Amino acid sequence: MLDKIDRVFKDDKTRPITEIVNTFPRCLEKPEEIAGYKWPANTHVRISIDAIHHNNEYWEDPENFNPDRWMVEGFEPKKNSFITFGGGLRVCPGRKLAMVELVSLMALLFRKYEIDLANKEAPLKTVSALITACTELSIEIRKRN
Ligand code: HEM
Repeated sequence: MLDKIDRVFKDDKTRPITEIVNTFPRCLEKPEEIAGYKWPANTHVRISIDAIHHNNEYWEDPENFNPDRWMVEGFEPKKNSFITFGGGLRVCPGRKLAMVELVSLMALLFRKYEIDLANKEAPLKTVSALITACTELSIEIRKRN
């Protein structure tokens, strides 16, 4: 159960459900060539988590929500292709705590309650700036016996 929750969170292909942070910034210390273009020092760039997580150069069938891809023996995302928590020197220091919190919260909730979407066809309403937040999601909650 717990590792299933972990996989659901990681397989954020059903954007924007779990793509909490959309982009993260970097500033070029020296001139660089990126994506075939030359950029001067001090250029500010934003790395799009969404674009990388939905790029089929890095992910097989990226639009398909498939938490079980994480179960395939030996499966490892390609280098720098799973960046929910960023990467490199500035990788999120709270990532392990965040995963423990998410998994614990889900386990506590689902142990006590059955939770379903009120309308499975209803579009997910979100607002996105630096982070994505859900603005409306009708659910039905029943206490488990
Ligand atoms: C699901 C929850 C979270 C997500 C998706 C998330 C995501 C991120 C991302 C994408 C970055 C930028 C990394 C980069 O620039 O390479 C970041 C940085 C950071 N996060 Fe998180 N984070 C989460 C939870 C947390 C928690 C729980 C803490 C603290 C307890 C935390 C503390 C930080 C700090 C301090 C930085 C700045 C690190 C630096 O610039 O060196 N985050 N996070």
